[in-house]
Amino acid sequence: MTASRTDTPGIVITGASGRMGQMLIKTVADHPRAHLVGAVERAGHDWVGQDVGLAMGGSEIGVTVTDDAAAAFAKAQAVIDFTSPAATIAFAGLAAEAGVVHVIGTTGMSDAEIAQLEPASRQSVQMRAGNMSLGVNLLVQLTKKVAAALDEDFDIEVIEAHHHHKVDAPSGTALMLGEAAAEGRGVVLSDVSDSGRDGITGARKRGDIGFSAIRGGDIVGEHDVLFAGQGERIVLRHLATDRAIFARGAIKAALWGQDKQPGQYDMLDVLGL
Ligand SMILES: NC(=O)C1=CN([C@@H]2O[C@H](COP(=O)(O)OP(=O)(O)OC[C@H]3O[C@@H](n4cnc5c(N)ncnc54)[C@H](OP(=O)(O)O)[C@@H]3O)[C@@H](O)[C@H]2O)C=CC1
Ligand SMILES: O=C(O)C1=N[C@H](C(=O)O)C[C@H](O)C1
Repeated sequence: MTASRTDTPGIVITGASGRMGQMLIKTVADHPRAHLVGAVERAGHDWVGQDVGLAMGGSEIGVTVTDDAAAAFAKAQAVIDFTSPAATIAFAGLAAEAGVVHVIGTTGMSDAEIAQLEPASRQSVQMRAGNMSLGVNLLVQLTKKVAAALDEDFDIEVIEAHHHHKVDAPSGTALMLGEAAAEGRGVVLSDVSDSGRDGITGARKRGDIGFSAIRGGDIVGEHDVLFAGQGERIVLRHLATDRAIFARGAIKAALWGQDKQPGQYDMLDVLGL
């Protein structure tokens, strides 16, 4: 049962102590059109039972961190979830039971894991994107256009850089850009994807879409789509310098989803791109 609606949608943040969890809590708490109704962490986490504002080292917010996701979701209109594949699959089921919008930012999900999200989307609005920023989603559309305009004389490479804590590669954004390039070119990404080159790899195969990942320091997220031809190169680039761009996009998606029918959506739907 969805909780009764107030003037603004109530939002629960999962993975509250994470890099994105904390950014989302701050951004929801300051948002004029949403309010924070829950913060979820896993059982045994030392934040459970504490006020989330105090746990973050700031002032009291009036929301206690809980490990009871189902109870938290029952009081909300939307859940914003930037956690891990296993957690996101579990939260999708709970979001469907509660009938709340599930905004999924988690990356690194295998095809089999993504398939496990579908049953829940028959009962709830599910919005999933590897990158929630306006800039990246615009870059996705530009990539599709440029790839459609050029032939295989131009080699396509997606190059991404992230902080040293990141656990998945290629990044969710890199995969979105690769999918867009493949779509523009009229091919299936899994047929032409080339990542993790090492050793005697042989010459580059014409038509492949390559991926390279850099990990270091505190890089928030950088993505280049390189179209390398003979005598010229085109580079489409997005640089993220502040995680707030992802949080703002996620809240926009949570608000957008309030009057939508159950189903699976992405950020291009939210932004109308
Ligand atoms: N789509 C987008 O725009 C963006 C997506 N991301 C993605 O969001 C995800 C999180 O990134 P980030 O915040 O940097 O990562 P962090 O590791 O900082 O945070 C992840 C949080 O999720 C919690 N979590 C993980 N597994 C579980 C579980 N099984 N049950 C409950 N809680 C769990 C972690 O808790 P614990 O510490 O106890 O493990 C932690 O609090 C990544 O997949 C990242 O790629 C990031 C930025 C933008
Ligand atoms: O893990 C991160 O930090 C980020 N993950 C997303 C991705 O995998 O593309 C989005 C952003 O680049 C930051």
